Amino acid sequence: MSSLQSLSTQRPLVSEAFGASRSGYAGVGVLSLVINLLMLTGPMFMLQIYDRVLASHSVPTLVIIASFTGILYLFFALLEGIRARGLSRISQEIDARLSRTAFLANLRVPLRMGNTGKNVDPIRDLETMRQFWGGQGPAALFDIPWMPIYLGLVFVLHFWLGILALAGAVIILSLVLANEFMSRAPAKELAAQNAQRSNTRTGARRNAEVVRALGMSSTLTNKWDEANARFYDAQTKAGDRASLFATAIKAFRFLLGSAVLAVGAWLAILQEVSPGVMIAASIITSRALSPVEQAVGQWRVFIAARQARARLEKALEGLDESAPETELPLPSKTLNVQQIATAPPGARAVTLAGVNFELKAGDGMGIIGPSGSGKTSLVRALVGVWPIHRGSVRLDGAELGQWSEDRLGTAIGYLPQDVELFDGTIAENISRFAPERNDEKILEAAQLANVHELVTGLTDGYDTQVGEGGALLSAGQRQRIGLARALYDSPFLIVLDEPNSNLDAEGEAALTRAIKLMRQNGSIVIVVAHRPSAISAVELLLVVKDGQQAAFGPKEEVLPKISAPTGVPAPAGAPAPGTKPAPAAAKTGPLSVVPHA
Ligand SMILES: Nc1ncnc2c1ncn2[C@@H]1O[C@H](COP(=O)(O)OP(=O)(O)OP(=O)(O)O)[C@@H](O)[C@H]1O
Repeated sequence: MSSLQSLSTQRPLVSEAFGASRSGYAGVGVLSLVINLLMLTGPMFMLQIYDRVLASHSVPTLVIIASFTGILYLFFALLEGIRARGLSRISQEIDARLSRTAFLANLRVPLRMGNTGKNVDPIRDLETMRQFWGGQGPAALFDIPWMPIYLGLVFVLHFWLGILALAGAVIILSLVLANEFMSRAPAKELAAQNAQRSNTRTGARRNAEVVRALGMSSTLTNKWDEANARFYDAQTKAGDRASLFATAIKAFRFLLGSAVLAVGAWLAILQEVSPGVMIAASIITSRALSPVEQAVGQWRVFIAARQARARLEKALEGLDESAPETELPLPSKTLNVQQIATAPPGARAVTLAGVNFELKAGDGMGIIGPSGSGKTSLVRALVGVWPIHRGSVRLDGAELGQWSEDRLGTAIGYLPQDVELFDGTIAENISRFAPERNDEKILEAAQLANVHELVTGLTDGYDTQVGEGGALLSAGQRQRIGLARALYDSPFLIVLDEPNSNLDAEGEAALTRAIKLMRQNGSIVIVVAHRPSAISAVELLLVVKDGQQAAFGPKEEVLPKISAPTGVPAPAGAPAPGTKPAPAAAKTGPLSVVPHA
């Protein structure tokens, strides 16, 4: 089973990831009960000192009680340590269970949401969740449920002390609810501003060269300042509100502790309770409410984590990529496109419709058309990265979704318009980072794309690091290595989007050779072209105009047709009998096939 298949079928959703740690949480819950009981050691010790030791003046009693208290504190420290370690392990487990899923969701966001997903970052959301689960918050949350034990104990000490502690608890919990209610919106705004700020930062960095050359540094720094100011503003609002409640709760807890002491003193004067009870009641009340105070201190992180979890769950919605149960053989015969309409991810309006053609093994087809007419939209739909809203794309009669992504990927060679290489070596990039390196296939693809000499000319040859995005190579080198990656392992459907835009004459000749060879090997090759040299190795032509298929057929039939009615002559080098090439017009004409210089 391939890695993506196993990921898809076993992909735990967020609640499942938490649910899998249920027994761990149950253990922490039991530990919390014992820890909270042990937290009564201090008040009980005080009670014994006042009521027993001071009353009896007995040193042996003091020694016994103190030793016993010491042992209890030792247990307390031990259990606290175990609980902290347990919580941290659980948080790591949840993170590990979700990290692959979050990464996959991160990869899918641009494909499913397009521009509407620019602020959606599942990995950042997972980190926000981890900040809470790995911090002090969960321990405080586990302590809150034991509050009734403390309050009950105060009731045991004296009814009126219990009533006072209970009233205090109700007021504090009301403050917590108010805090929760009033913190939600600022927390959401803070997350949105944080995402916006990070987009500003990464966008500027990605385009650092343009920024420098066009003198945009100050403008972008101002933009950053504005994004930063909005972020700090949101942070201040969220922080002010949280600290207002945290301070109020803290002050109220102290006040309540003193109030219990005062009522206890009054009851002691009335001789209804001993001084020990008075002090113990005050400490226990304060102790009962301390987890609430701690939790409120963590409330911002808690709300941020909760909202991050909701966002992560939303990003995962519909991400059901379980691989088809039946494994089809890899395609080897036909590509059939029936009346497809496609739109960018997340968009409603289609950018291309009415495309209809069929190719069989060994066919070569060029796609031409003016800028913005929909050529790239078509190839994205053909390789399965843009959604198909109507019609179908079928390989050997089966729609693309009938193969698992990994498997279909081995049958597809795709060279996008903007070639993106990955940080790694040239060999790794050509072989698509295949886990088992196959040098023979790497060399074969490199030779086909005519990059072998280029690569061996580099100091580290195939082991040369290309840098992030292939930044250490020239645009032409990147394009040729991208071509080798597309040809790697002789895929059945090879789709090249303007493969010669950065190639020199030698590179173009090699491209033509490669297209011919791949076709002879039984591949279908589709080339988006602005320059005729790229379509010299194909015999079919599809013309796209204004988001529609304008013509499809053998090159020699289509070219005269598109030239005659529109007045745009056929490009130089193209077999259009009786027509004369007109380079300048071709470049700006409605169906631009720019003549090769
Ligand atoms: N990611 C996108 N989101 C929204 N609209 C898009 C996106 N990509 C392309 N479009 C729109 O789709 C239409 C077709 O664009 P496409 O890139 O397919 O044209 P093209 O023929 O390949 O152009 P070129 O020759 O300049 O590469 C254009 O109007 C463009 O604005």
